[in-house]
Amino acid sequence: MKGGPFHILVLGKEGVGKTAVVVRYLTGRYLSEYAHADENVYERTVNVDGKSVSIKITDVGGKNIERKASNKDLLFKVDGVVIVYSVTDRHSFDVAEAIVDWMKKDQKNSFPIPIVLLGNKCDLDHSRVVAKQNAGDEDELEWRNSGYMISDCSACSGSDTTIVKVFKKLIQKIQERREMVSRTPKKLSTNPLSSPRLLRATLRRFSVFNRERTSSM
Ligand SMILES: Nc1nc2c(ncn2[C@@H]2O[C@H](COP(=O)(O)OP(=O)(O)OP(=O)(O)O)[C@@H](O)[C@H]2O)c(=O)[nH]1
Repeated sequence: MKGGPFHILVLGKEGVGKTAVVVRYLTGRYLSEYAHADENVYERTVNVDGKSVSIKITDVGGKNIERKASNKDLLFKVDGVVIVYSVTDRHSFDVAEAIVDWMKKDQKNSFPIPIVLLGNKCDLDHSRVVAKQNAGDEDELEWRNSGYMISDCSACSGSDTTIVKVFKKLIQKIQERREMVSRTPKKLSTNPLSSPRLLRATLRRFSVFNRERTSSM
């Protein structure tokens, strides 16, 4: 298992607010417009449970998300993933759900990479088309079986506590996972996404993105 900063990948359909979420987490601020970069990388030291933790967040632009989300290089060495959708865009949820599905399915080892599914723009309640998840109450933010968590949030509403709590929980989970992996004999494969077979399967799955999907979550 690699050392170094905890690498968190942020993925999701174009315009769902990935950059807004990350900027809100790191700075506490919300700007209404963000430059559309193919990739933004932020390296910071954050305080979690009284300890300084180095993190690296890669915020991947949502254009061509099907291709990017199946990019082996991008997914190969991450410690945690945040998949953002907009509660006002059903297709963005379908895309997010498809990414979660294949990641969970392909993680056959005992140390799955933690994944957070984040429903952004919950301030736009009148335009909501995806069912409500918990509002970020700390007690409700729980890891479900196979290591994923789902929450609504808003990058622009008054309080940024949900986003901060979600990232905190993710960092704690990454920390736990690294500790468990470091205590495990090396012969166990801990990288879930290394097989070309998985990559091919992934690419096939992404070809269904534009079809209507039935929620299974
Ligand atoms: N109402 C509302 N608007 C938001 C929120 N988060 C982001 N937006 C708006 O949504 C638009 C897209 O936000 P971005 O952060 O650029 O989205 P992105 O997912 O990074 O977009 P790409 O980089 O193109 O993939 C911007 O106009 C934001 O101001 C939110 O929580 N609520």
